[in-house]
Amino acid sequence: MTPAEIAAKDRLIVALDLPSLDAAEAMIARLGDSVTFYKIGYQLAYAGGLPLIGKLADKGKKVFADLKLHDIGNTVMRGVESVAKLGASFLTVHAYPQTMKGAVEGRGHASLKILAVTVLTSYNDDDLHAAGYRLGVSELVEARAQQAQVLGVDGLVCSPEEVGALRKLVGHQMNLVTPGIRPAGAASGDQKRIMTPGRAIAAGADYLVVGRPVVEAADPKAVAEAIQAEIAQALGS
Ligand SMILES: O=C(O)c1cc(=O)[nH]c(=O)n1[C@@H]1O[C@H](COP(=O)(O)O)[C@@H](O)[C@H]1O
Repeated sequence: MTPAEIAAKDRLIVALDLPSLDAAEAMIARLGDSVTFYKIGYQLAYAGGLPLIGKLADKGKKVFADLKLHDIGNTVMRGVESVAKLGASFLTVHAYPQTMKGAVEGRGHASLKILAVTVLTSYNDDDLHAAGYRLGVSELVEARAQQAQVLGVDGLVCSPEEVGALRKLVGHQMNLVTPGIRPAGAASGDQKRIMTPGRAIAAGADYLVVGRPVVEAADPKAVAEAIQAEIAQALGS
């Protein structure tokens, strides 16, 4: 399926940033048929959440294993070989050349797609400089995107602010996955590079990752469905 063929509903990835398997399963039950794609990140993975990947896949849901791997190349390669057996559709690694090379080797011919995290959406130029980088956000995102493409990475995690430039740079072969999504009026929290769902899709994002605005809502299903409606409207579908 090319990115252009992905249905509006399937472009929303809900981040199950929750403290336990019980809490995650309760959230999945509340979201019901509305949500088709879930992300499992640090909080849930380290609280025993990894088996949920296979369980969700068995129920026909897609899963994004957001493990943000980063280590020496061989360790990343072996780690990805293990993750490739869990049933996830996406796995994140940090966008460092050795890490991305190891991840692509570890993925081999598995259906798992490797996503390189370019620059975290909670960072701005000042944060990058404080971390010792010379480049600003847009320059570093673009440099890492080009390296990722050359190394055979399947997709990029970036903020919606960079999607337009990245699409021109990498074309339509790579999936562009954007966190930093905030429905109008929602609190930004620690995110610094944000956009509404409709604007992110209009900019060219393939998938939107949304955590707190959904999982902390009084009615998570209503919020998820409103985001999907906004996505559909932006797609003109
Ligand atoms: O890799 C990610 O998913 C990710 C990358 C990034 O640059 N920024 C970012 O926020 N994320 C994840 O996306 C989710 C965003 O959550 P909310 O800010 O609550 O919507 C969290 O689970 C983050 O770990």
